[in-house]
Parts: sequence; C-alpha cells; structure tokens
Amino acid sequence: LYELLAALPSQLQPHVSRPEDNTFLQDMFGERSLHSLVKVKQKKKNTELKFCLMLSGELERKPANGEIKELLKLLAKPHIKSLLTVHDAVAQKSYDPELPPLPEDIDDDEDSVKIIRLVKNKEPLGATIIRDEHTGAILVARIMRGGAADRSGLIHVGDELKEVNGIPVDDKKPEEIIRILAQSQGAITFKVVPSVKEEPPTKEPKVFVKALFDYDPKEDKAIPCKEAGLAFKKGSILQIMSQDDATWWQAKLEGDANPRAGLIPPPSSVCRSGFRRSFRLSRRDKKTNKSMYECKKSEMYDMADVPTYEEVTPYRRQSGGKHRLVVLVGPTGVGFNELKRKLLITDAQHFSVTIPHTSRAKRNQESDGVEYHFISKNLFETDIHNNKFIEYGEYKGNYYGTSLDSVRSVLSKDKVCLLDVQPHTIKHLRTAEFKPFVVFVKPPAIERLRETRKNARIISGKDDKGSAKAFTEEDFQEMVSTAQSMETQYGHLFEKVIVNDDLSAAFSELRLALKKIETETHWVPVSWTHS
Ligand SMILES: Nc1ncnc2c1ncn2[C@@H]1O[C@H](COP(=O)(O)OP(=O)(O)OP(=O)(O)O)[C@@H](O)[C@H]1O
Repeated sequence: LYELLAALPSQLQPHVSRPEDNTFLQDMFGERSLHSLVKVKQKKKNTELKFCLMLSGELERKPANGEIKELLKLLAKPHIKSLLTVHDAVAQKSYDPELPPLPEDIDDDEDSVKIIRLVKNKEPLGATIIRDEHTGAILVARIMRGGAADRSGLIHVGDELKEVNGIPVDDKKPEEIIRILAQSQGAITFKVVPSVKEEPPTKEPKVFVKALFDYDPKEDKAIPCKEAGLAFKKGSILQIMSQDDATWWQAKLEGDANPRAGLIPPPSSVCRSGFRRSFRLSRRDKKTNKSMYECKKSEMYDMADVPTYEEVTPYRRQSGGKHRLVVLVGPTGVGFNELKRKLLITDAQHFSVTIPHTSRAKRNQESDGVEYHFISKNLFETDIHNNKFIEYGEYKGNYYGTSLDSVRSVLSKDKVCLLDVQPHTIKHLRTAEFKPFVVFVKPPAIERLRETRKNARIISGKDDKGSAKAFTEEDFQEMVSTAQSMETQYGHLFEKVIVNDDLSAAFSELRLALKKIETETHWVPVSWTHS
C-alpha cells in the first residue's frame, strides 16, 4: 500500500488532462501525514497504543491550534494510555472456543443427521428431553425460551438425539444423558436427526399475569424436570413466554435479567386441597381426564374458583384522574379507625370516608347527610334488594350500611376514599370503576398485641360510642386467628399487607403505599383498563 501510494502520482499523470488536477493529486498522495499514517498502520503487529504515540508525534509537528492541543493533552493522559494498553492486551487474545475437529465417521447416507456444537458455560442448556414411548427415541421435549439452546437456534422441539460427545444415547435413560451433559464443560457435540417440522420463530409475547398462589417446583411431584421449573410467590408478576404446551406453560419473573424461561403449571392443573386452601398441583390423565394427583372428591371445588393467575397490565393514574378506592380489610379492632383518622388529620383535603346510611331515627344534634343518611326502613330494604349496599347489618332493630353511591360521591370529588369492609365484599368491588387497592391490616404476633394494646380500647357497636372497653386475651387470640383465616382465604386479593405493630410505622407504610399508587406505574388486572 505504501509503495502504491508513492507510485500513484506518476502512474496517474497520463490520465490527467488539467494541470490543477495533477497538482491536486500530487498534493494529496504526497501528503506527509497520509504517508505516516499508512506507515504506522502497515507495521503488522501495530497496536492502538503505538498508533496513538505516533499520531501524537505527527500532531506535534503541526502548527498548534486549540483542537490539536486538546487532542495531544487527551492522548497524553495516563488513563487513555492504560485503556489502550488494556485494549491491546485483550485484542491480541483469541477468545473463540477451541472446538474439537468434526467427527470423521459421519455416515454419508444419513443426510438428515445434523451435528450441532454448543459451547456450554455454567448456565444450563435450557432444554428438556423425553423418551418416546413407542419408538424409544430420545427426543427434545422442550426448549426454554431465552435459554442457551433457544438462543443458539440450532436445537428444536422434536429433534431426535443420537449422540452426545460421540456417546450414543439410544440405550441410555434420559437421566443418564442429563448426567453426561451436566458433567460436560466447554464444547458439547450433539448428533441429532432434526424434527420434520421446524417451528417458526415466535415474537416475544407480552402477556403478564399476577400469581395468586405460591409455587415451588421442588415440592411439585408432577413437574418433569425440577430444574426447569420457575418458583414464584403469591403476588409475583410473571411474563408468560409460551402457552404452546397445555400441560406446562413457560414464564419469566417480570424484570428478571435472566433471559431463560421456566416451567409453570397452567391454571387448569392447579387445584385446591383441604380447607387450608393450600395449593397442590395436579396433572390430568389425558385419557380419563382424572387428576393424577390426589385431589379428594370433597376438595374438588369448581376449578374456576381456584385462584391461579390473573392477567395484569401496567397502569398509571392520569394526573387529576379519579383515584383508586382504598379498601382496608382485617380483623375487628386491628386499627382501621386509628389509621383512617391519622390520614384524615394529615390531609383532610385529600382523604375522605363514606357517609353511612341508617334507618334509625335522627337525633336532635345530628343532621342528615353528615353523620348518616337517614332513610326509612322501607327504602333501606328496597335499596338492599337493588344491591345498592356494599355491606349492611342490623343493630338494635335498625339497619346500617355503606352504599356504592356513597363511595362514588367521594371519588367524584377527586378525593381518595378510605373504606373498611368485610373481605368477602372485595370481589364485588373489583371493577374498572373502583379499581380497589386492597390493604390487609394485619395484627402483629400476640405478644406484641399484649404489649402495644395495653391502653387501647375497643369501640364495639356503631351506635353507642361511649361503651369502650379494654382488650381481653380472647380478643387478641381472636384477632390473630381471624387474621390468619382471612389471609388464607382472601390473601390473593390483597395488594398490600401492613402489620399494625407500631402505629406510626404502620401509618407511614400505608401513606407511602397510597402515594405510590397515586403517582407511580403499577400492575392492575387487564379487565380494569378495557372499559
Ligand atoms: N398499633 C397500635 N398500637 C397500639 N394501639 C393501637 C394500635 N392500633 C390501634 N390501636 C388501638 O386499638 C384500639 C382499636 O383501634 P381502632 O378503633 O382503630 O380499631 P378498628 O379496627 O377500627 O376497630 P373496629 O373494627 O371495632 O372499628 C384503639 O384504642 C386504638 O387506639
């Protein structure tokens, strides 16, 4: 290149008619710095560091202007020099894996055989295998989305595995093959007969669900490969990566950097066992459609009733938009009044509570629509009949209740409505209109209740507010056990659990949670955003 550059002006001369062109070419190819650069680059093992040093030399000879000075200063910095030294050291190494030569004994007739070479690091391959019951062939059963096998694009579901690292696998059990794979490091060679049908690459699906139960593949006897399972907790957000297989879905935990999906049980295979409402996983026998797992007859509730997954989507309240209804649930006496009172004191403009209805007669000092909406017994009963109440009850022959309209009235004033209800009413409130944010207020351990509630008083009965008494040991026990059963039965509906141990800590936690749902993006059921 250097010689060519030197020879070019004279070589080109016969083809140039105008003298200016000639001068231009002479100047361009005769330019000293161009020659230096070519010289520098030509030295075969030239490194970036040397290149820069030579460049600096070149630059120093130029008339100094601001930019040249700055460049020289930059190139002289020890950081740049060390960066280049490191670059050179790295660039000279070869990082390609050293692959063993291809096996020579490939049968020419077996034109459908594919030799695949994968380099395995510590991560698993992300594929499962199965023995075909009829042919006895070892087949690739699943490719985990985003795993090493999937990313290679070389292995597909249905491929028949013939050899691993030259070891024939026909006579091996899947477990033995897995052991061979687990022991292999670096390059692994597979000999496979590709499946006839090649799956078209699918786009990454964007379906998110919230898990409504805990799942641990280690405890699940039905999963074909425990390592391929994805453990999650009630409330986890999962991205469903594949539902192609009706017996096992593939999913990733939302926000998890690991690209490899794991197996999760599809909703149809989750059943409830016992009154504890713990979840046991079952697989159904394809022929008899009977559960292969023992879900006793008495435990076989309506499958649709078992909370499994709920499709969710990111949601953010538009500024100035309607607030989500804040629903507090928990055992009586746990501290709703206290928490609501504190919120109302801190910001009465922002928070509000509903005004209940009653059929009892108005007292002198009371006014309609302030303490209560006073209505006749007849009208109260008609309203009950027309499902106007979220909940209602009778006390000393009078009705008391909270109406849906009383909630609407608060929300329409752009205020946050604080409502405490029995947990069984949550499901009626879970609509796009109310988008309830359900907070479970949980009592602390009984020892802490005894300590913190020494001077506390229960306000029993809504009418005679004077009759406040101290908590008894039975009250504490009931509070704890009610909380426990509420959590098992309705836990999947709680978006936030706050333990009311230290009151001010519980209050701060509640305030922060409310602030977050007002201002930040969070997950809500898809159905709430469709209306
Ligand atoms: N974290 C706490 N520490 C100490 N005392 C508390 C705490 N939380 C609430 N209390 C006290 O417990 C008593 C009952 O609280 P509160 O009236 O708020 O309960 P509640 O859940 O609203 O009851 P109800 O369900 O009967 O309306 C009150 O005396 C209150 O001051």
